[in-house]
Amino acid sequence: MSGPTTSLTPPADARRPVRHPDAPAPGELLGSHYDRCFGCGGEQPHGLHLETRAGEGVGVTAVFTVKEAHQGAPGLAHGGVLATALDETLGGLSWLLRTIAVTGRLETDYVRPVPVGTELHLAAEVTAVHGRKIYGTATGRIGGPDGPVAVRAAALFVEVKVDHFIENGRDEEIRSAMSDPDQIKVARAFEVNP
Ligand SMILES: CCCCCCCC/C=C\CCCCCCCC(=O)SCCNC(=O)CCNC(=O)[C@H](O)C(C)(C)COP(=O)(O)OP(=O)(O)OC[C@H]1O[C@@H](n2cnc3c(N)ncnc32)[C@H](O)[C@@H]1OP(=O)(O)O
Repeated sequence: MSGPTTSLTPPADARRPVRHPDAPAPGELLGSHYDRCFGCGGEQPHGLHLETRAGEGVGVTAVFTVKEAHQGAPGLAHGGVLATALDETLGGLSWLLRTIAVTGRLETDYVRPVPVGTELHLAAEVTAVHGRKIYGTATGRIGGPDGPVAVRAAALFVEVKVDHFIENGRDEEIRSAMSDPDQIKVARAFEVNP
């Protein structure tokens, strides 16, 4: 097999994650990083509308209410949508590190089915950092923060610069994002990364 290693185990010389001194306070709502994001954007009608809050340490929590548009089998959430919820929650960890990062690898365990109408309570944390590689885990629980685990993920995110989006995104959306002062503010919040 070619390509990068499939291991999600941090190397022995990985460092412990450090919460950025300017990270949002525990409990603070993080807000959307892009209003048309399928995971968290308010302008994406069938999106997940995930609401993510800063947690303790280098962690976040989020709530996703499974809607009719998120079905795979009748009355049950689609597995890809649940992976999106885990991915988006892990993406929220960027705010705690003040580092922009994108998903390199995401491994998902589906432990129990998730009916439409469920409030899925998600939690994610950074477990280790090695160079540009950020390792994390996430869980989604049914009905409440202490409910039964329905989904679990382990992931590797890779740090990127804002240029990653400008160089790779479709012109139309990039131009629109770059002329939106709120979007520029979000991008700047990450660029100041001492
Ligand atoms: C004006 C506009 C402004 C807008 C900006 C607003 C701010 C936005 C804020 C926050 C955004 C957060 C968004 C959250 C949304 C949820 C998260 C997602 O869904 S993200 C989308 C899905 N993911 C992708 O589309 C990545 C596609 N892949 C890539 O672009 C590249 O492959 C990338 C960046 C991941 C790596 O490419 P390389 O060329 O930069 O780096 P290399 O050297 O290949 O990798 C670096 C290290 O990582 C390992 N690595 C990379 N991929 C791996 C993999 N799949 N498995 C294991 N290791 C991997 C490599 O082995 C290497 O490790 P060694 O440093 O050598 O030890």
